[in-house]
Amino acid sequence: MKLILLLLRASTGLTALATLCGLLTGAFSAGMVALVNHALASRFQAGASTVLGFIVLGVLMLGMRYVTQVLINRLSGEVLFEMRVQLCRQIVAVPLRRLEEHGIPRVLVTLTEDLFVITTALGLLPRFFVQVAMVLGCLAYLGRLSWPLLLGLLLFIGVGTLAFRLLSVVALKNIQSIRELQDTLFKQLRSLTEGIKELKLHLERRQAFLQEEVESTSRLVRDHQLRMGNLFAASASWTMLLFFSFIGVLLFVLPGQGLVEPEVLMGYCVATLYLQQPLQAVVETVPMLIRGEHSLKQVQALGVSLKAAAETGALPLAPRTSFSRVELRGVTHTYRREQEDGCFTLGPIDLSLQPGELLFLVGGNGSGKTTLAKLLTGLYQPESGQVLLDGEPITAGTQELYRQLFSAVFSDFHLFERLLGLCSEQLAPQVEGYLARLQLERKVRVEGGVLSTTELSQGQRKRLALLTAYLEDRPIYLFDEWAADQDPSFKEVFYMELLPELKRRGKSVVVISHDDRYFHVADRLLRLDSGRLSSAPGEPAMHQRAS
Ligand SMILES: Nc1ncnc2c1ncn2[C@@H]1O[C@H](COP(=O)(O)OP(=O)(O)OP(=O)(O)O)[C@@H](O)[C@H]1O
Repeated sequence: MKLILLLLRASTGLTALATLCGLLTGAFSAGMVALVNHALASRFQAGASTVLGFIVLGVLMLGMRYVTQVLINRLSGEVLFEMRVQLCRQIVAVPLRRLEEHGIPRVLVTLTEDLFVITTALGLLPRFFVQVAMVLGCLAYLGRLSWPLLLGLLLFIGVGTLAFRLLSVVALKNIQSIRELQDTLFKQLRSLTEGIKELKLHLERRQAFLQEEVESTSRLVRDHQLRMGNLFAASASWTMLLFFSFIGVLLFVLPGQGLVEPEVLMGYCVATLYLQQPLQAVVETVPMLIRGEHSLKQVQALGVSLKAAAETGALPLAPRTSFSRVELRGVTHTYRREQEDGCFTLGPIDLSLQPGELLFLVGGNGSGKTTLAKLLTGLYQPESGQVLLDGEPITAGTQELYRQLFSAVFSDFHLFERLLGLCSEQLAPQVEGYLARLQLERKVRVEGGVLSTTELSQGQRKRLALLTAYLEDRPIYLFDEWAADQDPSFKEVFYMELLPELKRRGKSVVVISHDDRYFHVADRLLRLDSGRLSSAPGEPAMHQRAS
């Protein structure tokens, strides 16, 4: 079982210890059955030694059971912690484009649903482990009482297990379907939260969304889950039916045959009835463990595919604080669409960037500006062509170092509530100054590196993103339609004060903009048209230095 292998990998020593404790629990359990049988056989005339044995065995059995569960709990907690952290590390290490292709909903299902199922399965494992040990202990005792009868019991259990296995295979197909549906459901739930305003404002859209999307997918998930639950319930009942048939044979068939001594038969009845509780618990736990195994496979598959795609370069010890020249030579990128004929190709792009330069990148919607920004900042790797830093081509090994040259605010930026990775104490005076310049001093405070609020207007949130970029103090700045949400007076501040000031500080600044009123501020203006770059002759204040 993969779940147990996972525990073994986490700590062979602890797993071995837990197994030993589990086996001892089983042995004490078997001893308890033997003792109960002995007490019954003596027709309630048991001596003091039997009473003492009962107390000692009871304490040992419960104590060992507790230790086994504590050990497995500890192991499974450790495994889950490692899995979560590792998966998050792998996600961050994967090239952005690969992650976009993989599909964010799929990653989310794995990070939430699958990890939840594994947590539940691992949580059941200690109990499962102890119950299995008790079953084994009881079987060993039954074997000591009568081997032929044990073989009979095993035959019954074997037939039950076989049927259980067959039904499980069918149930597993349902699990796979449920997973695929859950990917879809996640997409729809994202639309629900992100599109709540559009849904509230339009009754027909809301009804269509709820009925045709959420309800229909949820119904399919419900039906598959119901089918799976019923299959598992049927297989568990079938196993228990066989078990009770065996008890029926013991009680009503064998006594008349004279094949087995009455004491043995009575011992068997008591032990088999005792066995029923752990056996039932095992049978009921198995479906959840199967689901856990399936989810674990998904997590591992995602982990493997992410690992295979992960960037391999070593992490730089310290980011570079300066550069002489960044160049893109013949760089291209293509978005391939599986379901559509068309695909979008950017490039080949030739472009260079120097310190203290203010470059505007302009062009119509969908012309490729953001894609070029992602290539320039090292978020996408070029399909062909090269990116060079100070004449040296960027390789997989230097990609991470290269990216640390940039501070960027993309149009779909994310605002973290803490100034992560920035030494907040030393920066406190600067933060206050920047907040005042960004006209946010009365809205936001930063205490201990935490923003007092991010519940702001979109324009104000963008100013906070700009604050973070200022604090990063990298040699190259990139703003993707940053000013689009700013009021006219702050647009003026941005283009006429903030950008020239960054330039004066020797920063290289790339601005993606549609604000043609301010194009004259640029040292260089490059225009993208259907993925092709051209310097824009005739644009105001353009310096003829295309690359
Ligand atoms: N993640 C993606 N997957 C597939 N195709 C994409 C993706 N992102 C962008 N595209 C395609 O690439 C083209 C260029 O997109 P890009 O975002 O670079 O344009 P843009 O110039 O920044 O547009 P806008 O001014 O509207 O922001 C678009 O036509 C779009 O169809």
